Amino acid sequence: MKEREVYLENVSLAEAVDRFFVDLEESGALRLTGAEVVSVRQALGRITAEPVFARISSPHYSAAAMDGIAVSAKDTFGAGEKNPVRLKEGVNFHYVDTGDPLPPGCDAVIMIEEVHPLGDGEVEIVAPCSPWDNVRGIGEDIAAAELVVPENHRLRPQDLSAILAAGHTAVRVRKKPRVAVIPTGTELVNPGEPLKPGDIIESNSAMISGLVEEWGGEALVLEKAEDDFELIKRRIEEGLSAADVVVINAGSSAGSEDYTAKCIRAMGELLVHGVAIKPGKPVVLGRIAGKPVIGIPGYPVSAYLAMELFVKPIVYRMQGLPVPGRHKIRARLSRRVVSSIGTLEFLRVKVGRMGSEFIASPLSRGAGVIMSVVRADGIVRIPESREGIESGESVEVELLRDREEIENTVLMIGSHDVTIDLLANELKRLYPEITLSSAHVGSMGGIMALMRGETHMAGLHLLDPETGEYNLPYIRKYLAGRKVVLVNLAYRQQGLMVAKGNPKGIRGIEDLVREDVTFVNRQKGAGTRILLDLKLKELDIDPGRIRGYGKEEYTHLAVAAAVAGGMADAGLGILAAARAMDLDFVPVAPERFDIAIPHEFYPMDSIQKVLKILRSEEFKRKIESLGGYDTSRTGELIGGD
Ligand SMILES: Nc1nc2c(c(=O)[nH]1)N[C@H]1C(S)=C(S)[C@@H](COP(=O)(O)OP(=O)(O)OC[C@H]3O[C@@H](n4cnc5c(N)ncnc54)[C@H](O)[C@@H]3O)O[C@H]1N2
Ligand code: MOO
Repeated sequence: MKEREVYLENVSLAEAVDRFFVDLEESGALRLTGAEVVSVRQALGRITAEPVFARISSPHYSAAAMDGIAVSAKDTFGAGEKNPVRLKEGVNFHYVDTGDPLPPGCDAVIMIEEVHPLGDGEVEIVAPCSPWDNVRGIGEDIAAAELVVPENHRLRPQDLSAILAAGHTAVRVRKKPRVAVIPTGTELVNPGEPLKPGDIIESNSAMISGLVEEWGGEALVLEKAEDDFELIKRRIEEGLSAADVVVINAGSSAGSEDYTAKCIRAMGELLVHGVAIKPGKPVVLGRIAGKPVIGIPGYPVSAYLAMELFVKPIVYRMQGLPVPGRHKIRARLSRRVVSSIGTLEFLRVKVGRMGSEFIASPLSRGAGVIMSVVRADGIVRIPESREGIESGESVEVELLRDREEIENTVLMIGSHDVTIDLLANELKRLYPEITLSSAHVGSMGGIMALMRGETHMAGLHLLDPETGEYNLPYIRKYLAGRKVVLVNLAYRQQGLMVAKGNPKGIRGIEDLVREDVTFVNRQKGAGTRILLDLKLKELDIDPGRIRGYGKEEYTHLAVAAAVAGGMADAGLGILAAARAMDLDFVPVAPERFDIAIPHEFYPMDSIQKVLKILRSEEFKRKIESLGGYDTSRTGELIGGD
């Protein structure tokens, strides 16, 4: 085959699939795996490599179907209430139990309830029976030579029972397609090893092999390879000799140490390098020694999608199976998403049932954010012909979770706090059928989500600088006319996060104006920023006097990291963030964190369960044990309009 010049192109998904699979098909690289014989008991989930025909019938003898007496039906003819018929044991009847073989000369069974014992081995019956009454004839269940299950059938528990009953102890199944997985990257360290900056935990191969196994294949993770051309080539050789398919992870793009494509080109056919999809663009598709070899990008979301698009069909085809599709539902997209023309984007979304319709809310779009796949309920494809999708537009969602699970999910979009994670965990522990799914978009983001009807609840800590009141003024302003219930989650301590040992002796907000103190701020609109500004006003401090007031970070943790890294001496945030970065904490003020619930969702069973947990002493104790929280009003209705 001719050498192709395909270094980092940008072909459409359809063309890439076509080029890759036509080549694999034509070159015989997609052939079925061979067969192996396994014991029936070990065959659950395996795919039959040949049809299973019954060796024997089941039952293989005529069997009593009831406890009672076996008779010859003709001896009972004429029996009636007025004309009872007497039968003698051993002569014209025999006692039998369910499953017993019929004694010679018998062709029917009369249930014991219908038999009147007379003593002396004699019984009386008052109704006749017909031949084969209450008898399971030979082959009633399975007839010898009958097809029990066809070829290419995934064996289920009931199939195993039938195959055993049909006289088999072993079954010929397809060998699992073997997929060798090669993690590459000099920066990779094995899970559990100590980390220094620049080290990346080798986590992708667990996902890649898990997917292969879910699809019925067998994964073989090879020793990771540093970014070294010869070494990666050697690993590919190892993979080819041990497996049917080779997956190389990372090193797929155009970096100076990205060798995947070069290795494939040097060793075999490089068919595609670069597909117009996002994430997953730099995927490398090739064939070496008659086997598919796929380079999947290093970013975990890209790796997940590239596996789904290019490796899943191979694993299924090698087992002789069609590639299963995902269940789809229609949903309304909660907010506008801009995407680039010419690229097919796979948008991860959370889906919630809001009254009579499903709402899909976009999650993080970063290719490095594996949590976007962990949290996702589904995927929306934004076609290459579109510049994006408008807010409120109807979209098709390919589901990653069961629809029932989605229906039982409570959505909570808004500000994040570790007590929400605690609540989510408590809900799952006590009511496993319910899921609390939270997205962290800040308090104002929560208000917006409530306005757009895309969440059942929102976590809020918005201080109104005019009135000094929390949350209610914002609800009145932005959700005017809507009935909203506000429930307290907890009060949390906000304070100044300072270096361990508080080397600058910072005692409070007043010290922020000191010349030797540099501050790091939160972004405008953040609850914490509003709190700081209010405190400054109360103390009559001009923000312009604080060094670093203009330096903004977006999360508590980012502020803590700035202090830990020595970029600033102090930043306002919560105790949990200070602890996470091993900082000292100077308390400034407690802050009320509430949950807002639109009135129409309040009666929902799942929401009532959330409230029950909030009001339980056990949950309050768990919050208290985090430190920095006050639960004296947890679960209390704050009021609402
Ligand atoms: N100049 C260009 N740069 C990049 C391009 C491009 O087209 N031109 N594409 C970007 C895109 S899109 C992606 S996706 C990534 C793909 O990168 P690689 O496949 O080359 O992978 P690396 O750069 O080696 O790694 C990316 C990232 O993933 C981490 N990684 C790698 N292996 C693992 C593993 N086994 N477990 C966990 N994490 C892993 C790696 O450390 C990096 O952080 O390239 C862009 N750049
Ligand atoms: O293709 Mo990359 O996966 O977009 O980030």
